[in-house]
Amino acid sequence: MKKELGIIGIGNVGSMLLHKFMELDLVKEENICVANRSFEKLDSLEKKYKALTICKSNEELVQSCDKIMICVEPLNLPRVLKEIKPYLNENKYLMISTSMVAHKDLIKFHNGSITIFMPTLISMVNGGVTIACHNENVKDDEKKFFEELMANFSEVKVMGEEDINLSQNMTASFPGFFAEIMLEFVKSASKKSKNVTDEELEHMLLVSLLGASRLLLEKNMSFEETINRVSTKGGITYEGVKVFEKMLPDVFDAALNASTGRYNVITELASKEAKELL
Ligand SMILES: NC(=O)C1=CN([C@@H]2O[C@H](COP(=O)(O)OP(=O)(O)OC[C@H]3O[C@@H](n4cnc5c(N)ncnc54)[C@H](OP(=O)(O)O)[C@@H]3O)[C@@H](O)[C@H]2O)C=CC1
Repeated sequence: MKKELGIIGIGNVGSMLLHKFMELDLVKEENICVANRSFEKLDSLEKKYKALTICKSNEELVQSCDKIMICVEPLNLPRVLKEIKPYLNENKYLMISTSMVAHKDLIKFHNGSITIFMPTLISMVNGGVTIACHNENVKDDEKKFFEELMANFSEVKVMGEEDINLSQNMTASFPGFFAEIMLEFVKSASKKSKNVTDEELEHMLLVSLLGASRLLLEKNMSFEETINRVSTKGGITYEGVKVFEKMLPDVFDAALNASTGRYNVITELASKEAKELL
């Protein structure tokens, strides 16, 4: 009997999605099948979720279900698509967890329903934004399935493919950027600290950050308004803010240029790989 959903690639993203579906009881264990390149990860899943269907190959998975999430690295994606291509037809709905393989290349393998999405590991704790881009073949019930499913643990933002490269810096890449920025903040503070440990500095930052996000979202306060409220002219915060204002634009421009540039390089490489495989 056919299963409701299949997941190819049980890495960070695939396992996060699988665990969310199980934890929130969104898809029944017996209705999911999974496949992964190496079998070690599948062995541990098999022990944890007894009713899960473990497929020996991607081809087997695609024959077992019509809704398929593919969560492999962009440069491995063309090979996976080539493997499953013979089993794809108009009933198959592919949800691909990377936008770094262009839609023009994806349709060389599957000329049917495709949703490109960029999840975020923030969703492990029920939050963050999932970016999604549906192609013109995605039917209303498929859109509903995907968006309602992901909305259980993230905010779903639908946009055009051309906007994903930049936007994913604010969502999928954000935990990494944020961690690096906070790490540097703690390192600077640590140099000046007398008795407060790095762990205590980090904890205070994280609690403040959580509260600051809630304050801005719940009170609908803009960044500018918050700066004005916290940094009175001549005060201590004001002096710090002036330094950030002067130095951060170059840092953020450079980081975004580096990230979006690398995205374009990976997209090109994946496109070349797709051409070679066909
Ligand atoms: N990590 C993140 O925060 C985000 C990631 N993404 C995107 O999601 C995708 C997955 O990322 P992530 O989970 O971090 O990557 P991982 O490297 O953690 O996981 C990739 C998984 O895909 C499996 N895989 C690779 N090739 C194949 C294949 N031919 N057949 C079956 N399985 C295969 C790997 O198996 P094996 O065990 O053998 O290595 C691995 O388990 C990427 O395209 C990434 O760009 C998007 C948004 C956020």
